Amino acid sequence: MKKKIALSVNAGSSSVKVSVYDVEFGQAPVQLAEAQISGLTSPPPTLKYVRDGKTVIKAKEVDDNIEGQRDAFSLLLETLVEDEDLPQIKSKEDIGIVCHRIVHGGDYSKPQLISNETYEHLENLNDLAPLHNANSLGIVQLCIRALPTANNVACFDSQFHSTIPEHIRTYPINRDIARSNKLRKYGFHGISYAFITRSAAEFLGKEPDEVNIIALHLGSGASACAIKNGKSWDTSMGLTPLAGLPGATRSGSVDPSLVFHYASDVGKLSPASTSDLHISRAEEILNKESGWKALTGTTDFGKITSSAFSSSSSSSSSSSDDDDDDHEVMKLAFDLFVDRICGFIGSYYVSLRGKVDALVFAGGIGEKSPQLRAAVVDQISCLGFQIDDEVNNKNEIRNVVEEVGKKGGLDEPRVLVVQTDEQFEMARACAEDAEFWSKEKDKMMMTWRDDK
Ligand SMILES: Nc1ncnc2c1ncn2[C@@H]1O[C@H](COP(=O)(O)OP(=O)(O)O)[C@@H](O)[C@H]1O
Ligand SMILES: CC(=O)OP(=O)(O)O
Ligand SMILES: [Mg+2]
Repeated sequence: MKKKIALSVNAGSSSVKVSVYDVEFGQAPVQLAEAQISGLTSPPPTLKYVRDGKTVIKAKEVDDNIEGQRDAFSLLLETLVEDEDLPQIKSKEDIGIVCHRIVHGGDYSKPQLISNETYEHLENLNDLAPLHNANSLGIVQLCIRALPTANNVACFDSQFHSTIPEHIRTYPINRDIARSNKLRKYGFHGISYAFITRSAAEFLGKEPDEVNIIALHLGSGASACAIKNGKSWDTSMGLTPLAGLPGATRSGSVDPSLVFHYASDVGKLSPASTSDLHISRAEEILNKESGWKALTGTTDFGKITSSAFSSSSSSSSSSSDDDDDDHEVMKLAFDLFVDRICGFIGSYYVSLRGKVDALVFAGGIGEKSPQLRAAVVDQISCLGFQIDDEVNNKNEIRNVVEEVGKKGGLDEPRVLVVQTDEQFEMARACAEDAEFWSKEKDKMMMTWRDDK
């Protein structure tokens, strides 16, 4: 069967990552390049570009015209098409498939070729993932216009969690309303959890359906997942990606009544609503004006960690009151995150009846913060997890999976870091599905909509 050049587009809440692959039906995708813009919630955003495994641009600040995920994607596409040393994409017509990460996929249990019908269905889910879905659909629209020869495929964060049992995914509310309004736990970061499950299983020398894992995807959005026999059993995000752990601008779980005591008129539509996204003030406060940003003034957890661990606190006579305040609040944020993460680990450990092969750290924070990993594992040492300080403190995690825990007895759970790769996972799913290779594009493809 034919080969195609595929782009995998991962629009996160603070970044857009695009990887380019050579894909052949039924084969593992081969990565040619990866470009990303991060720091969208802590400007200036920065561009990183890697081709053939070599860093071409390390961290270039890009100007303020990048207003969001769609602008970031345009710049990334331009970077790829204009790179003369990437001969596989001489022009936009060389791109055959674009895989899009769509966070909320509702009831979809497999990736979908994007037709008018799928697009409209997904548009109806925009309000259930206010930091993600409308941005991703904006990128889909842009691809339809800019890449007329490509098939667009939607891959869903929620898909991996379709195995969560009913007693876990059900909210204790009126059943008729729950059914008619489709109010249940969906769960997100599932593309990442699928990658983590396969990679961790391979590392542990087991089949994916033999492993029990507690996985933590800790990035701008953070979640935990209990994986039983290779399938999602429970996860911390819910109907929307707001529930569970706090994030860069998200509160995570709070008392549902809190928002009514936070401000008046929280039920009204926010002035920031658009034709694509209807968001109440309450949702805006909890999704965009909370989390690390509200608590500390920064969305960068790297900054929070270094300040929390700096010694510029009370012991130093030269430190200013401001430094002390900064240190205090950063330490509060760090300790709060550790507390919430350990709460989920304890709960999932019991839910998995103590049969846990490994705890996995992933996502920007999970992969880059040895301090956070050490603090979490220290707090759960009563469950048999132990960190190996020497390996954990190494400057950089280089392999896809690295063990940062002490190898104890046969029954002792392991501690791993997985460099998750949502773009690869999406390209892999597309390469395996004959539908995306055989359908006639003209029949399926939706048309550009002038209202976008
Ligand atoms: N050295 C570091 N230590 C702790 N956290 C870090 C470090 N570097 C980056 N991060 C965090 O990782 C986050 C980005 O994670 P990532 O998973 O790439 O984001 P996204 O959720 O947009 O996909 C940043 O917001 C930052 O807080
Ligand atoms: C679902 C989610 O929160 O994703 P991200 O962490 O990429 O923003
Ligand atoms: Mg992400």
